[in-house]
Amino acid sequence: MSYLTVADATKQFGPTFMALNGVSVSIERGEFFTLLGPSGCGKTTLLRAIAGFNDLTSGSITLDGANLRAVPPHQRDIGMVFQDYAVFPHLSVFDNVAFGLKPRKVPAAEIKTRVTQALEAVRLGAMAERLPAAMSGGQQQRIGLARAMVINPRLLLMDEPLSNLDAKLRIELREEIRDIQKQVDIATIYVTHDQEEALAISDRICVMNAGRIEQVGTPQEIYGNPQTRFVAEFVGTINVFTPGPALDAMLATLDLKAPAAATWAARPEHLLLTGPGGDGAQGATLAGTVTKYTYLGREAHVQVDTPAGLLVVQIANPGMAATREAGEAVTVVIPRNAPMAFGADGARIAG
Ligand SMILES: Nc1ncnc2c1ncn2[C@@H]1O[C@H](COP(=O)(O)OP(=O)(O)OP(=O)(O)O)[C@@H](O)[C@H]1O
Repeated sequence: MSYLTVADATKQFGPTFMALNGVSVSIERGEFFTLLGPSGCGKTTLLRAIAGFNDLTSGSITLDGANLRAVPPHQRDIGMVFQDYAVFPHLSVFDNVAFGLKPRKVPAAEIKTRVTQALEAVRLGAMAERLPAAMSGGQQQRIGLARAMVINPRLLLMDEPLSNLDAKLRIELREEIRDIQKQVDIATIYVTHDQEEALAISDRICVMNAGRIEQVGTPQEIYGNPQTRFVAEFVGTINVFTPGPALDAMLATLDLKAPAAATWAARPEHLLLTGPGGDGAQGATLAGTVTKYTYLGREAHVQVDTPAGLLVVQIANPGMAATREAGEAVTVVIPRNAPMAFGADGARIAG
C-alpha cells in the first residue's frame, strides 16, 4: 500500500466552482512528488487539504494507513515550507527553527541537538545566532526548510518555495532541496508552476489542469511520452501541424496512421533543418521559408513558414554556420518518430 493516498478528492468553492474535481494520487515513502500546473489548477488547494488548512468537499486522504481527514491540522506531523519565508524577524535563526518544537514539549537538550542537526543539513550551522533580517532570501528559505524538518515530520509540503528568489539562486537551492530531501528521506510534495524546476527536482510529477490530473509519471515519462496535448504543451513546447494536404502527404510518407487524430504535433528538437531540396533527408520534408531566427546560446530556434503551418525547429549548439536569415529557403525534415497524435479530447493516440 502507498504511504499517502488521496482518493477521488473534490473541493467546491461557492455554488458551482470545483477547484478539485476527482483527484487521486498515491505517494510512496521517501518520494519527491511534484504537483505541476498553471495558476489556478488546484495545486495549492490539494496541498492545503493534505495539511489540513482546508477540508475536502469529498474524497479520502490516508497517511500510513490512517484517515488523515479525521486528524486536526496541528496533530498531523506535517512540515510546511511556503513561498514567503514566514520567518520571525525578531528571533535568531536557532529560535526560528526551535519554534515548532516548543509546543511539543521536547526537552531543552534535545531541542539543541535537533535544531543544530537541522541547521547543519541546510548549511546554516554557522549562522545560528544571526537574525533573519540580515540574511538573503535563499538563507531565509533554508531557515524555513530547517524549521519544517526539525519536527521530524511524516510528510514535507512545499508550496512554490523558490518563487521569490532570482533565477540563479533558484537553481542552486532546488538542487540543495533535492539533496537534503534524499538525505532525510521524508516523503515530500512540492508545488510549482515551473516545468523545468519540476523536471529537475522530482522523482515523479503530477501534471494538473483545471482541478484534474492530466498525467502522473517520472520526469522522463512526462516530457518524453506526454499522454495528453495539455501535458505536451505545458511541459516543453510543441509545433501543431495545420491540417490539410501537406500534413496528409507528410503522414503518408512516414506511413503514420491514426484515424481518430484531431491534432498532429512535434517537438522543436525532434525536427531537423536542411537546405532547399532536402537532399539526403531521413523522413518527410516540408519546403519553407525562414521567418525568424532566435539565438539563445546553447540552442537556437528557427521559425519556418511551411505548407503545414509555422514550425519551430530547435538547433543544439548553434555555431555561426547555423545562423539563418529571414526569407531564406529551407527544408524542415520530420523524422518518423517525431509526430505525436492527439484525439479531439486531447488524449494521446498511438500513431
Ligand atoms: N477560498 C477560496 N474561495 C474561492 N475560490 C478559491 C479559494 N481558494 C482557491 N480558490 C480558487 O480555486 C482555484 C484553485 O486555486 P489554487 O490556489 O489551488 O490554484 P494553484 O494551482 O495553486 O494556483 P497558483 O499557482 O496561482 O497558486 C482557483 O481558481 C482559485 O481562485
